[in-house]
Amino acid sequence: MTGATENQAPDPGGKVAVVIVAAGRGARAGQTDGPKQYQRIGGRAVIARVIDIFLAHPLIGRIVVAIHAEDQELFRQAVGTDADRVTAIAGGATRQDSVRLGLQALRSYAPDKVLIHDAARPFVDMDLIDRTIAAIGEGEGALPALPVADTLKRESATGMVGETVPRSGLHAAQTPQGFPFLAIMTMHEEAYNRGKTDFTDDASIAEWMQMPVKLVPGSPDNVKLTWARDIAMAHQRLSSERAHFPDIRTGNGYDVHAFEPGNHVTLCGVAIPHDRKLSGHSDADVGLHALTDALLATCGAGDIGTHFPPSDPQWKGAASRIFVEYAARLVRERGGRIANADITLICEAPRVGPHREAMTAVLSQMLGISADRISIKATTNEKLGFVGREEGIAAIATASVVFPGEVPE
Ligand SMILES: Nc1ccn([C@@H]2O[C@H](COP(=O)(O)OP(=O)(O)OP(=O)(O)O)[C@@H](O)[C@H]2O)c(=O)n1
Ligand SMILES: C[C@](O)(CO)[C@H](O)COP(=O)(O)O
Repeated sequence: MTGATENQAPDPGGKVAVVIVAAGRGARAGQTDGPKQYQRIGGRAVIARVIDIFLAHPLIGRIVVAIHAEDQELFRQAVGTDADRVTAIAGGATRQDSVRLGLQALRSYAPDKVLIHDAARPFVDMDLIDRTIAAIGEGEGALPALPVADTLKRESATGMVGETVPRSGLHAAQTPQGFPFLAIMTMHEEAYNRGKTDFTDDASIAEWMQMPVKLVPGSPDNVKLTWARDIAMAHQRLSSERAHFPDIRTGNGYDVHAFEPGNHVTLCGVAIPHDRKLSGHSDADVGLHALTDALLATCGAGDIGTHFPPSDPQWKGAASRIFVEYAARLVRERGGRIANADITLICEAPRVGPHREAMTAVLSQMLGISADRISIKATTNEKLGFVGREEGIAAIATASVVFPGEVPE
């Protein structure tokens, strides 16, 4: 997760940030070994799943997670500390206050739009995030919701059925709820200053301040884990989709770039002085391009050109770490953990050995794995062929990724 940049994908609607509220105690779920957001479902902590889904979304930049002061160690264990786009802050005594503090923490980042999401909703998906972001308007919020399907009864003072509430037009609100950032932050501050502390979601604050909120279709899968039974069902759901079968996948990648006049080459993220440079649309880092393909191959996600077409002017001169970090995020979003990466650079010159340590450090940061899981090798081509004639540099990469255990069909 380390080293991800905001310069990662087209951003037509301005900067989008996320507040994930995770400071609740989960009293209703009644878990004895930590609140529900730290329970493991399908082999991973609920909160880690949620964060990775947002990290993998191409429009999202900074993510603030409001956690309980007592949960720092649980958070570190569940999520790790290596995502430089993810900041954990101390939440408040109510959901409303956790949101307010999360928004405050985003003030200096100054996003245009913000999504506010419950850590307890681990089945949020990319389409739902897309729909919500797209529906945020100028001075207008967006609320994913589903029409209520059950007949609704109001309880009487004696615990009997008091009345039937017409369900027509009623919707059950979900998260992520989306808003123009400054507007929702100001409304939360206003609620706080006026001592209004009983809002159970952010759309109700917008409603109170008379900001229009657009309804967008929610997702029936996007349930909030509230009771112990919800956690058990979420686990069962993920486990039944996966058998307990080790699913280790290997991908390979190959790339070549030709030399052209210049004074340095960039290899595996390190600029090396040389009497020529590599020609390419991006920074022509042949090692990172091969690695991007290898990572994408582990989850059948096409190749580098599928995601970053050379015809797209925005990638001109781009640092290739963007491509690797993007591919690593895709892998993580699909539940994968990168086990190792191995790159062989094939060139007569420059010499790679003196830069191996720096390259390993850069890759370790990019992939969020330790240096001993990274191998960078170099070989000459014994003066044979185009590499031997020093017309260019080739690279081969292999990556292994452990997925949670899908049964191959
Ligand atoms: N002081 C609080 C209370 C709640 N939340 C978060 O708000 C979301 C929705 O709240 P809810 O499902 O009610 O969670 P809990 O408050 O943890 O549950 P309970 O009411 O059963 O204790 C959760 O992700 C929860 O962690 C929060 O950040 N800060
Ligand atoms: C925000 C929310 O998820 C919308 O349905 C919900 O209100 C939060 O749960 P809580 O039990 O009200 O805290």
